[in-house]
Amino acid sequence: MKKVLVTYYSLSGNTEKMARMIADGLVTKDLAVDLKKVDEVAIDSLPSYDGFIIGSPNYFGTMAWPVKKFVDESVKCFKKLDGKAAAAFTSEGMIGGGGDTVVLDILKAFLIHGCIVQGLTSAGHYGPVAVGAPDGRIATEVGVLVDKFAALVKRI
Ligand SMILES: Cc1cc2nc3c(=O)[nH]c(=O)nc-3n(C[C@H](O)[C@H](O)[C@H](O)COP(=O)(O)O)c2cc1C
Repeated sequence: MKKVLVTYYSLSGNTEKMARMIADGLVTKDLAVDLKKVDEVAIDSLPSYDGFIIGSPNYFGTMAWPVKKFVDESVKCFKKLDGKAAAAFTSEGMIGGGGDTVVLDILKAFLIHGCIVQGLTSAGHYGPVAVGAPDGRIATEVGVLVDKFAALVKRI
């Protein structure tokens, strides 16, 4: 069974709710799913996963520092994550608050790791961007992400 890590930082719980929705969806796709806060992830374990979905609140248009710390520490696994799948999501305070750049900043790092990223045609194109707590729109977007990500992970 393919194995996926869903990892996130969340101060007030919005990003955490999104992470749980994503993890719950992936479990229904016959994937082994680990759901962990970024500071709970053993960096050495990263090569054991087939894919990563990373979430952060929007902090000034980029990822919050605990997520950046996780990303920077992942350099220990550089060249060991090549060809794995990656996706990202965020929660922000207001529409147009810069959420796309949060997602893209996370994705850039995993592209540099050699990961495969699939854009979404029928949801937020780079990944789900919630405004505050996830609502019905985000539930739909998470459904799209889960479908696409599970299919991608199973193809690689
Ligand atoms: C330091 C800081 C910076 C923030 N910067 C932005 C921002 O640039 N744009 C925005 O829309 N929201 C911003 N927010 C709001 C958070 O992204 C938003 O409340 C989010 O839902 C929090 O996620 P969490 O509940 O997972 O912690 C900021 C919040 C903090 C604490």
